[in-house]
Amino acid sequence: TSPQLDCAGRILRLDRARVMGIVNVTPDSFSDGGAHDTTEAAVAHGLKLVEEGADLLDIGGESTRPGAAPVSVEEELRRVIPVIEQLAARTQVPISIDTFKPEVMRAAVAAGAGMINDIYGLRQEGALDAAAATGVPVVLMHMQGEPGHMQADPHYDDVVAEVHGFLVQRLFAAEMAGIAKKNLLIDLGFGFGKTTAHNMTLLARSERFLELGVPMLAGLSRKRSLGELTGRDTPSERVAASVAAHLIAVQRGARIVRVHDVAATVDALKIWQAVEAVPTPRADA
Ligand SMILES: Cn1c(SCC(=O)Nc2ccccc2)nc2c(=O)[nH]c(N)nc21
Repeated sequence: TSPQLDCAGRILRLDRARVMGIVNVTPDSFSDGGAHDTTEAAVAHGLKLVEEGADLLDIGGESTRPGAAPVSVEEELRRVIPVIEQLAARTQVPISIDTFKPEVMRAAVAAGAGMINDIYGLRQEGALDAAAATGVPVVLMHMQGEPGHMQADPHYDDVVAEVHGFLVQRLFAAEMAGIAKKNLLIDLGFGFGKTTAHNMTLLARSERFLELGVPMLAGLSRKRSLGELTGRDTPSERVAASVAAHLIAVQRGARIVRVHDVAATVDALKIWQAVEAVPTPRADA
């Protein structure tokens, strides 16, 4: 049986790399920022990404940009629940909730989410129990420090060893809390307390993490490191770099890539899949 994730009844097959489309539900500073506009815009964007070929969506109500204002549980729920309800009703793909708050995890899954994506790796108070209670797959991501200051001066003696050790510990904690290993995924947390050099080292050595025995998710889309390497100061100018980075991540073991540019990424992975499909010549041939 090839690997798959049961996302509250929606099956995500991992026989090939899958594309997670990003849906940020943050009040649009251009429109009047009303709740209706925000929900409408987010739902429309999610539907567009599914049209472009997204295999699942990641719904986030709180930005992790350094300096971003914290969002209350109430506000985060107001933002994400209507979007999850509508997208779950109008598409067939699994819906992931990007949150580290236990209350949001529970409410999002009740509203139709089938995966939890936690940048804190379930380290917030109550998060392990909340995630275990939902029964859905969970992405455990590495982060050094906190979003507010993690990029000030990231330092590691050995970034691969330290990220690996962190993920081993979070996997253990999750299994001890009752989350089945088949419901666990890991993520190296590109850009979360890392310099560009750290990010490239982790990308280069991604295969080191496959021994953990769980699917790996990679998220490099439009990130600052790609801008530094290409001189593209605007995130929307980083599409080619993002596609390249995610193709490399998949070649080095990632099974899910978290992206803004779904259509471009889907096309790039089709080429990878075509090459992967070519049988290796028999040794005696
Ligand atoms: C919620 N979330 C984020 S938000 C940061 C972001 O996209 N920054 C960013 C986006 C665009 C431009 C510059 C920076 N990144 C990840 C990730 O790499 N993995 C997982 N699992 N979840 C994640």
